[in-house]
Amino acid sequence: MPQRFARIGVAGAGAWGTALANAAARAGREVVLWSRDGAAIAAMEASRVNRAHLPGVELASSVSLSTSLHSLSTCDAVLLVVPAQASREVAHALAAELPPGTPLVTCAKGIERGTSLFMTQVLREACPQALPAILSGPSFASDVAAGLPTAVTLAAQQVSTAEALATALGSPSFRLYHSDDVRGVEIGGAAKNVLAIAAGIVGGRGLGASAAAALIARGFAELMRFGRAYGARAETLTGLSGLGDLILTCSTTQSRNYALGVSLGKDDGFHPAGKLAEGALTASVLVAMADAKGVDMPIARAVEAVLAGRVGVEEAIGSLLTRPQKAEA
Ligand SMILES: NC(=O)C1=CN([C@@H]2O[C@H](COP(=O)(O)OP(=O)(O)OC[C@H]3O[C@@H](n4cnc5c(N)ncnc54)[C@H](O)[C@@H]3O)[C@@H](O)[C@H]2O)C=CC1
Ligand SMILES: O=C(CO)COP(=O)(O)O
Repeated sequence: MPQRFARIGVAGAGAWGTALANAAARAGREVVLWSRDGAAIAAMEASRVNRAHLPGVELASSVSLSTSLHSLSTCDAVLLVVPAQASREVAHALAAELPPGTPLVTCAKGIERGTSLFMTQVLREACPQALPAILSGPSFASDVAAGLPTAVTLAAQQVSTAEALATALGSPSFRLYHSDDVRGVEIGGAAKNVLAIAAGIVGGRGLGASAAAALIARGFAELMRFGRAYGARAETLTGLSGLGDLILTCSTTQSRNYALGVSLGKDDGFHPAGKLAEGALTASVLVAMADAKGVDMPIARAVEAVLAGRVGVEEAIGSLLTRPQKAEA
């Protein structure tokens, strides 16, 4: 396996794919940024800006653009940066292109509906010759693109692979920690999005800063319980891709998941249409997987029930506040 990773492919030219392409370029890599959308690529070729997803940010000169997945076949590693529910389809298409042993790093935060598989499990099935890895942590695309200081975790089964990739992609403003706790990193990223919707509901309802802090703390307890049941390490969940990303995403309408929660909390009928809120897609599968292992997740369950339209926001809040008194755990 090449350890220098001179050439990095990025499959998916949304906000995060574009920001990561620029981050890899900043780290000195040659980058190929792929999108299935020919018109989007043509517009980016002309303006060198991804106006649809990351306006105001110029693409680095070492980022080339392509609509052909074949152009990723010569890359030393590929970042897969499409929504969680689209990851199988694109990974499957990449299976026809990637040489055996190419690291394929999912940057999506979610769990596959229908299969209840975590993202690297999806990669293993859809692109079996690749080495699956995951990049996750508190990082808004616009912050990374602006060169603001950001730290994330990159995990792979072989820690040497994770370390080499982290070295290749990192720069002073984009710091990557490496890990071999793949499961912990993917659970943190997937679960926090569901809890961020709950935090947004609290914010949108005007329940106050104390309630917001309680929500984050009790939400984190749920994330820890789920993580423990599915084999994550506690130190990963208390790190960047668990607690770190939960704090970020539960704090600001810069987060699409939080913003969705705010609109639900305000009952204003506004939903950020067209904006990807992964938590809305992960909520039901997360709750089903919690049920399968007997994990208590009342906040995630309330979010799922509100999204499904089974209960109103007021009722969901009421049922959380009137749960039987219990020991803190
Ligand atoms: N935007 C952010 O700040 C961050 C996003 N992420 C994660 O990255 C993933 C992608 O998010 P964004 O880039 O923000 O979303 P986005 O909505 O900006 O872009 C998604 C991209 O995927 C493409 N796409 C959708 N379905 C596809 C398919 N079936 N085949 C090929 N391409 C497809 C779209 O055309 C679009 O270019 C999500 O899982 C998100 O949670 C993670 C960290 C930060
Ligand atoms: O994952 C993110 C920050 O770490 C982005 O959050 P949203 O998808 O909620 O915008």
